[in-house]
Amino acid sequence: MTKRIKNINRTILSDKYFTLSQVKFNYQLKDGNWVENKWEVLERGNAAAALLYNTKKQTVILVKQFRLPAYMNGVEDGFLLEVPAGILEDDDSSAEEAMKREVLEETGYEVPKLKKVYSAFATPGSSTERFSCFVAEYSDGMKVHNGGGLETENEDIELVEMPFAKATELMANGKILDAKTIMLLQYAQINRLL
Ligand SMILES: Nc1nc2c(ncn2[C@@H]2O[C@H](COP(=O)(O)OP(=O)(O)O[C@H]3O[C@H](CO)[C@@H](O)[C@H](O)[C@@H]3O)[C@@H](O)[C@H]2O)c(=O)[nH]1
Ligand SMILES: [Mg+2]
Repeated sequence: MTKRIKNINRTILSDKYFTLSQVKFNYQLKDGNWVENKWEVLERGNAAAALLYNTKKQTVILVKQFRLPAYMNGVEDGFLLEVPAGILEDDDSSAEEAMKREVLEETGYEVPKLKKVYSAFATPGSSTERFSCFVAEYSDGMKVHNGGGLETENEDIELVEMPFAKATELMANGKILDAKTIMLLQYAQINRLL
């Protein structure tokens, strides 16, 4: 495969919680000519998300939390209903293990197995973030603590267990605004998980 990019030169613009870089590079247009280009990229790391569902109770587990970027872009109180999700640490060797840990932190459920259903770029024009989506059956017996996230990181997460029918209704009414949550609820609908 011949690559259409060369001479990559990366400068860090900000490196606090996330890294924002500016990358200068040469890019080959489809007509074969090379042009100089530059692009700002948010180097966000990778993430994972999981839909927990219970076929017997016909329920799913979502989490509700304040999302500042959503507040800044039109969500009146800034709270979003989402599937449990988290950013992977650099040393996470497996997204599944990391997601199990995140599910436990946020929901208090210790799920033995997660099934991977998608891997996707969240916003490929601006961020490097690639996320893995999982689904998992949960049962009441898997609950080992109250969840709610890590206090040490000021996470303030409310657990919301609801009928799947209610979650899909909220999605249809535009009340669920997180893309990976919509992807996973639709996955559950298409594949008749519930
Ligand atoms: N965003 C952000 N998070 C910060 C910052 N400083 C500390 N944090 C901490 O970073 C942790 C992020 O929590 P995770 O559960 O690992 O990630 P998440 O915020 O749930 O992210 C997932 O959902 C997002 C919203 O859909 C996604 O944007 C993200 O990629 C991921 O899938 C929290 O403990 C938060 O307090 C900051 O400046 N910015
Ligand atoms: Mg999270």
